[in-house]
This record gives sequence, structure tokens and C-alpha cells, in this order.
Amino acid sequence: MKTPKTHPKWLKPKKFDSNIVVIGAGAAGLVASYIAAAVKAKVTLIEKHNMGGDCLNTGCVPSKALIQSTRLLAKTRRANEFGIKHISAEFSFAEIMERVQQVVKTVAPHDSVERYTQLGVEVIEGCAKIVSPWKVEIVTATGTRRITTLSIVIAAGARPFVPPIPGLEAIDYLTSDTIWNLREQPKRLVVLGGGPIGCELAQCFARLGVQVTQIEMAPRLLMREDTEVSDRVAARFVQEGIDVRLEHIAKQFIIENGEKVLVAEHLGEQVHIAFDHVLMAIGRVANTSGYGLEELGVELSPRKTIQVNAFLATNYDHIFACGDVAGPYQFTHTAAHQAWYVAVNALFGCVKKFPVDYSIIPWATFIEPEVARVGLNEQDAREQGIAYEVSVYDIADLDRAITDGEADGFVKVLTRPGKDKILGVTIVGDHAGDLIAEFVLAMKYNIGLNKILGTIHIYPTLSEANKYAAGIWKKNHQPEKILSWLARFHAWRRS
Ligand SMILES: Cc1cc2nc3c(=O)[nH]c(=O)nc-3n(C[C@H](O)[C@H](O)[C@H](O)COP(=O)(O)OP(=O)(O)OC[C@H]3O[C@@H](n4cnc5c(N)ncnc54)[C@H](O)[C@@H]3O)c2cc1C
Ligand SMILES: NC(=O)c1ccc[n+]([C@@H]2O[C@H](COP(=O)([O-])OP(=O)(O)OC[C@H]3O[C@@H](n4cnc5c(N)ncnc54)[C@H](O)[C@@H]3O)[C@@H](O)[C@H]2O)c1
Repeated sequence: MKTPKTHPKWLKPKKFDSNIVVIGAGAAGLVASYIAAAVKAKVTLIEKHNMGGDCLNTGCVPSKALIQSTRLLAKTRRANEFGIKHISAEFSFAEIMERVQQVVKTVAPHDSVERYTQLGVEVIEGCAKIVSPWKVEIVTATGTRRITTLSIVIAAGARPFVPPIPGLEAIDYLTSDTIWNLREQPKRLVVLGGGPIGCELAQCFARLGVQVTQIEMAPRLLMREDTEVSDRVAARFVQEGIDVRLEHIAKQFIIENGEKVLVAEHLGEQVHIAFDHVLMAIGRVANTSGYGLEELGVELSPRKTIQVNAFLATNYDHIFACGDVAGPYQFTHTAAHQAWYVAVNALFGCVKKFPVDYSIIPWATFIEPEVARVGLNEQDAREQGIAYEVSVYDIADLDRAITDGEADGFVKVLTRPGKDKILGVTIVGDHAGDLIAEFVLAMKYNIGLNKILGTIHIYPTLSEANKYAAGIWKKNHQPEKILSWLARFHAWRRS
């Protein structure tokens, strides 16, 4: 729908205070503002809570900080595998959780009001409401302001999904927003959800010595990945003492003999699981209400995110949305990727518009074993009816992984049948999230496996696994006729 020039309800201003108003200073809003300021637009960024949004304050940064502490603990427990008789790791749960906050504080200046002000962004700390297609009202600690704008970028993010499970209201449940406030180590933790949040945090808490039960209604963890990935993850989790309960649907929370109990349904049977704390990690819902979308009639998608077109515009062609509030992905780097398109389309759409490109989206789940992916995996390819070949390199064979005591995992590359064109890659193993970068670049610039094979990789590094995966492909596509001719040629020379 084209934005009406006049509207019975709203009058289009003749002049504007800003070229672009951005609502929300998370990954999406920060990057959109940065780009708009870089091209000298007048940009106003509004944040009602914490600069940096979910990623800095309650998402990526605290979770990765906690993961690092708990990896160290897990490594010390494997000391004898490294020829060390014993390392004792004494720790205080509260101190580890405090370090997480210190890390957040150290990263915070990257996303701060000061930094963005210096970059040329007008930052307003307050709650924004869109009051007309060209006007945003901001309630701040000192009063209310109204700003007229040529375009609006909605980057209001998402929040943890908390379903109306009977009895939940009586339980002081945790989410990824609140778990960071814990300072007393829970004894028994139920983690509801087997997605990335559930998996990353279940492993962290188990490694801290918490008795963790992970509940997932699907038949496997990390359902977006191929089955063998989920199986490896579940096997490692069980080995580390996590009670992994698949095909368990949370039905009710009750108090039984003074204990908190989750009642789950497993294959038609009722299962009772006692716990002290429960973490709700069953997805995130877009923030779409309370700031003017309803009044404007901004359309939502069936997934309850803001409906956007290929240019990331809403049903108003000068109001855009990006990041978790728009989906379809919920990652910091996809929010940043979309932010470029919204900033450019909002500011220069009158001349040229760019459709967002989702052809090569990578991600990683930072558990051990680490899981990273770009493009198609086998289940996607089958669902989409795309023909593919598979080349798998087993990291158990990799020299560096062996020296590091991390010889577990694989690099799986999907290619077009008979061609070296990469359709997608899954890597499971140490530093998978870093290793995948080579394939992301290769896919982006249409570099095939032959070229990866012909590229020098430093010995001994984990990155050699990528070259060896390309080598497996090459071996499966040997030029048999030429090789048999060469064998005859060498035999003739010897004779
Ligand atoms: C535990 C956890 C771990 C994660 N780990 C990773 C990871 O390792 N890698 C990764 O890529 N992603 C990870 N994510 C996902 C990532 O955090 C999000 O995808 C990303 O932060 C989304 O950014 P955003 O800008 O869309 O939204 P947000 O970061 O949620 O920002 C939206 C902002 O808008 C503000 N806002 C909302 N309404 C208004 C209003 N009316 N007025 C003013 N301000 C408003 C909010 O206060 C908020 O600050 C993780 C998430 C969680 C929960
Ligand atoms: N490393 C990363 O990049 C990273 C880390 C954490 C989060 N994230 C982002 O945050 C998003 C949200 O993560 P998430 O793990 O909360 O959500 P998710 O949707 O990825 O996974 C939720 C899981 O909970 C299960 N579930 C839902 N209802 C249930 C019930 N009643 N009982 C049992 N199981 C139930 C689902 O089957 C699903 O497997 C992710 O999609 C991801 O984009 C990314």
C-alpha cells in the first residue's frame, strides 16, 4: 500500500524535524541509525530502556560471557585427558554472575548514548509512540516531545514468550530477561525449550553443578538442524549430566508436597518433574503493541511480527521494520543486515530501493559441541525439493583438533549434483561459528569447493577442516578416465 499523501485522520506536515526516526536502540536500531548518520541524514534514535537492547543486556553478551566461565570449568574437569592429574576449580556462582555483568558493562560503551551522539545521531531516552504516519511522540523523564519525520524505522525487538500454562502464574519463573539477576545457585533447574536459548543455558547451568532437566516437546533438540546434529548435542548433554526429556509437553505447574512440580505429557503419559527454578525458553515474540501500530493499522504477519515487504516497508511505504520485531530471523547479525536495507530504502527509496537478500544467512549455537550453519542443510533441501550431494569431513581426523583434545565433530557441505557450487554447510565442533565464515564468504561470492581446496590453509589449524571437506568432494568427483589414462602413461614411462 502506498502511504496516502493526505489522510482524513492525519495531516502530512509541510516540514520535518528528522529524516528518519528509529524506535529502539538494539542491534537493528543502532545499525540503522549509524548508517543514516554516516550519510548525513538527521536521525533521531529513541530507546525506552537500555541502549544495546537484548543482545547487550540480556542476550548474546551475557550468555556468551557465562558460556566462557562454564567452558573453563568443564575443561578443568577434563584435566587428566591433558596429562594433568588434577585441577581443582573453586568458584562462587555469584562471582561468575557478577563477571557476566562486568562484561556487559565493558561492552556497553559500543552502544552508548555518548558514542551514537558523537556519530551524529540524536539519541532520546524515552518511550516512543507513533501518533501519525509522520509524527512520533516521546515520553521522557523530563516531559513529552513530538517529532515530525519523513520516515520511521520500527526496531522495537521481541520479548520472551511465556505461554498461559496453568499454574505458571503462581511460580516465580525465569526468562532470558531475568535469569541474569540470579546470585544464588539453583539446586534443580527445569529448562523449558530445546532451542538455542534452552540449549546454551541448560549446558551452562549444568556445568555450574545445577541439576538440569531440559524439556522439549519436539522429538529432538535444535529442531532446525539436521538429525545427526541434534543427536550429537543430546548425547553430549546427557554425558554432561543433563536430564534431556524429548517429546515432553509442559502442561501444568503444581505445588506437590511443598515442592514446585512441572506436569508434562510424554507419549500420552503424565510425568512429574520437581524443581526449584524454571527457565522459560520457548521462543520470543515481537513487541508490536502499545506504541501506535494498532491505531495506524500497521499490519502484522501470521507469525505476529510486523508484516514487511521485500524492501522491509510496512503497509506504509515510509514506515519500515527490522530486527526481531520483523523477523523472519532473530539474530543480532540479521538485525544488522536488515538495518542497512531499512536505512538506505528509507533515505534513498525515492531514487532506488533495494530488496533485502536472505540467500546466505549464517548462525551458530554456542554450546559444546558448537553448531554453525549457513544456507541449506539436508532437511531444508529435502523440504524445498532441491537436489544435492553431501561431502562430510570427520573432525576426529583433524591434526589440530587431536592436539587440542577436541577431535569431535564434522564439516558437512551440500553442493549441486555434479558441481562444486555450495548450497549450504553445517559445522559441528570447536569454533564452528568462526570456521563457517570461510563458507559464508564463498557462498556470497560464488566461490566453489575447487577454489577452497586450492587455497592455502595454515597447518595445523582447525580451518583445515574446511579444505579437507572440499577434498572429500574432489575425491568423489575424480576424473576417472584421465586418471586411468595417467596410470597407463606412467607405466609406459617405467617400461
Ligand atoms: C539469551 C539470548 C542469547 C542470544 N544469543 C545470540 C547470539 O549469540 N547471536 C545472535 O546473533 N543473536 C543472539 N540472540 C538474539 C539477539 O539478541 C536478538 O536477535 C537481537 O538482539 C535483536 O535485536 P533488535 O534490535 O531487533 O531488538 P532488541 O535488541 O530487543 O531491541 C529493541 C529495543 O527497542 C526498545 N523499544 C521497544 N519499544 C520501544 C518504544 N516504544 N520506545 C522506545 N524504545 C522501545 C527496547 O527497549 C529494546 O531496547 C540471543 C538472544 C537471547 C535472548
Ligand atoms: N546463538 C544464537 O545465535 C542464539 C542464542 C540464543 C537465542 N537466539 C535467538 O533467539 C530465538 C529464540 O530462542 P528460543 O530457544 O527461545 O526459541 P526457539 O523457538 O528457537 O526454540 C524453542 C523450543 O521450545 C520448544 N517448545 C515450545 N513450547 C514448548 C512446550 N510447551 N513444552 C516443551 N517445549 C516447548 C519448541 O519446540 C522449540 O524447540 C532463536 O530463534 C534465535 O534466533 C540465538
